[in-house]
Amino acid sequence: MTPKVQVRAPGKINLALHVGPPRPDGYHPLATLFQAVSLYEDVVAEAADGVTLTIRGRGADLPTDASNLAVRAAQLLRETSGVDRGVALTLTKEVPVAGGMAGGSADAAATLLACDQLWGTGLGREELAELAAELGADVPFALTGLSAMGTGRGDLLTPVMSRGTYHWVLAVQGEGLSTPAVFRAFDAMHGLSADGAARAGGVAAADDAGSAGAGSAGGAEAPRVDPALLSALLSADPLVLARHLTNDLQEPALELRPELGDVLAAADRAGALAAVVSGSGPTVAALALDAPHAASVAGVMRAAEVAAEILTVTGPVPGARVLERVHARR
Ligand SMILES: C[C@](O)(CO)[C@H](O)COP(=O)(O)OP(=O)(O)OC[C@H]1O[C@@H](n2ccc(N)nc2=O)[C@H](O)[C@@H]1O
Ligand SMILES: Nc1ncnc2c1ncn2[C@@H]1O[C@H](COP(=O)(O)OP(=O)(O)OP(=O)(O)O)[C@@H](O)[C@H]1O
Repeated sequence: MTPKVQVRAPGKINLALHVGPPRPDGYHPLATLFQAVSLYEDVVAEAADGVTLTIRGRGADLPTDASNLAVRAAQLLRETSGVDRGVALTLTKEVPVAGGMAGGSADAAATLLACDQLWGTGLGREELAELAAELGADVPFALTGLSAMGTGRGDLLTPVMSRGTYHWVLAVQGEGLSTPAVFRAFDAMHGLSADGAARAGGVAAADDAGSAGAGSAGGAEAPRVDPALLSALLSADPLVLARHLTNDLQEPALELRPELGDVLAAADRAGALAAVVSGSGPTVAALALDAPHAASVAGVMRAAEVAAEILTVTGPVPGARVLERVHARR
C-alpha cells in the first residue's frame, strides 16, 4: 500500500484565446493555445478515512468542503473507480486564485493523479483526462502541461510542439475576476445572449463547437488559432512569439477591471516585448527576451505599483507529475 503521494501541477497562460458565441449549454467554443508555466500547485495525498482538505499558501480562505475543486476531484475518482478509501489532501497553492491561470484546475488535476496513485485505481492517463474534463474546461490541460491547443470548451487538447524556454513577468492582482462574469461581459459586448443568439449585429449563433462564429471577428467561422502562432513557437524566438499574443477576453476583462489598462501600459513602459491578459484575467503576462530581461521588466513593473505581486516564471513546463511516493514499511 502507498500511504502518501505528492503531485505537482502547473498553472497556465493562454498565448492566444479566441472565443465564439455561447452554445445552448452556456459554454463558449474556444480556440486557445495553452502554455504551462513554472508556478505550481502541490498536492500531498495521505491515506485517511473520508475526504479532507487543508490549504496552505494562497487561498487559505477558499472553502475546503465539497465545493473545492480538489475535493470534487477526489470524490469523482472515488465514485468512478468504486474504491472504498479516503484521503487527507494538503494543498500548497502558488497560482493566484481566480487569476485566469487555472489554479483550481491544477488542484483538481494534481488531486486526480495523487488519488489515482494512492488508491491504485489503475486508471490510465486517458481515463483521468475524461474525469478532468468533467471537472472543468481547463483541468485536462493541467494534466498534460507543456504547450497544447484547446478547442471545444478548451478541453479538447492537441499537443503543440514548442522550442526553447520563454520568460514571463506576471502581474498578479490582489482580487481575482470571476470567469463566468468575464464571459458574460464578452457576450454583452458582442450583443449575444447567454444561449448564443445574436441580439444585434451579424454574429452567428453556435449549436456546437464546430459551427461557432468567431467572437472578436464576429463572423460565421469557428474560432481558430492562427497557424503563424504555431510557427512562432517553433522559432524559439520570443520576439516572434510577441507578435502573436492575443486574447478575446482581454477587452471584457478590461471593462470589468479598467485598472488592467495601467498594468498593460506599465509592461510596455518597462520594455516587455508584449503583454496580454491571461485567460479570463486579471493576471497580466508580459513576455521578456530572457531571464535578465525578465528580471529588469519585473523590477520596473514592481516600482510602478500596478499589481499586488510581480513574479517571473518560465514555460513551457510539464503537466501534473508525481514528485514523491512514500511506501509503507513492511
Ligand atoms: C477562460 C479559460 O481559462 C481559458 O483557458 C477557461 O475557458 C476557463 O476554464 P475553467 O475555469 O476550467 O472553466 P469551467 O470551470 O469549466 O467553467 C466556468 C465557467 O466559465 C464559463 N466558460 C468556461 C469555458 C468555456 N469554454 N466557456 C465558458 O463560457 C462558463 O460560464 C462556465 O460556467
Ligand atoms: N482548489 C481551488 N482553488 C482555487 N479556486 C477554487 C478551488 N476550488 C474551487 N474554487 C473556486 O473557483 C474559483 C476560480 O478558481 P481558479 O483559481 O481556478 O480561477 P482561474 O485561475 O481564474 O480559473 P480559470 O483560468 O480556469 O478560469 C475561485 O474563486 C473559487 O471560488
